[in-house]
Amino acid sequence: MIQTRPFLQKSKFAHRTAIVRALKGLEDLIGLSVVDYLMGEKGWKFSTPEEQPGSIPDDINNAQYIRELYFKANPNYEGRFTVPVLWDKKTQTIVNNESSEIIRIFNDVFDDFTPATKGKTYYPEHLRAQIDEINEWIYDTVNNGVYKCGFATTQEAYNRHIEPLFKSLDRLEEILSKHEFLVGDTFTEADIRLWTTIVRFDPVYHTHFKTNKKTIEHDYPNILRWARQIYQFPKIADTVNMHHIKHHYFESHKQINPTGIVPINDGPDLAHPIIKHKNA
Ligand SMILES: N[C@@H](CCC(=O)N[C@@H](CS)C(=O)NCC(=O)O)C(=O)O
Repeated sequence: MIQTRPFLQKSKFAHRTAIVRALKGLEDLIGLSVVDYLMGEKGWKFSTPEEQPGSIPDDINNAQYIRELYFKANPNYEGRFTVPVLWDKKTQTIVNNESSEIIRIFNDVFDDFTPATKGKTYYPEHLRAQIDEINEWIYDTVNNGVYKCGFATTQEAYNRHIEPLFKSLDRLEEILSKHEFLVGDTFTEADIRLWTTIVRFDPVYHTHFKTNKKTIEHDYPNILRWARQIYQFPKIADTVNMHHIKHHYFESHKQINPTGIVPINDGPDLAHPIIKHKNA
């Protein structure tokens, strides 16, 4: 069980799992590979750090592409070749490729091997109903909402998805004006799941996915305070590589951005000192 290795990249879904891996202190138990930010015809590719700084190759299977792992796990595989992938070195197969499940595995399965973080949970029993409820509408309208706007191929589809996205951001702003975190004043997986989308919002989605009604930096002071607060937790900043994030989206989605030009804005300075919420 402990010989596992997730393959990650700078996708917001994979990023969630990197955060929980760090917060739960699993670095020595669970290895990490980071794919090349450029997703080409064959999908996610492994590169060496010399080829692309920030990349970590697959030194277990020596795979060149993520797809090879899917076929190694199942030669008849017919689905998408997505990240994250949680790979079991021992049984040589994919244990899981769903970020929301991987973060729960990391949250509690390895506790006996990590005394320093044993019992630390981002999905506490007494808050589960609230976490599940908030995850649901955030996933639909925000995490996935930005994609629905960005990949819309008709004006009608874009119009249909843009309003629920900003309605949810307004609702999140309201929640965070009253509380330190999304579920009261406890930092939970709901915050982690949303945070990786918010970090990408101004530098990527606002331009690339045309979600430009408002920005986090100028229109959502409480979301910005919350985003900075989490960024400033120990180990979190190291999970963010804004160069990879921006170059991934703007260079990989040629149907949206045929020139591959990467715009200049890196989003708000998340390291900027914050005034904590009054309940903190
Ligand atoms: N349900 C998956 C979704 C993962 C997912 O869609 N990953 C994207 C990156 S943002 C991907 O790898 N896409 C590659 C493809 O669809 O070919 C999760 O949350 O883990």
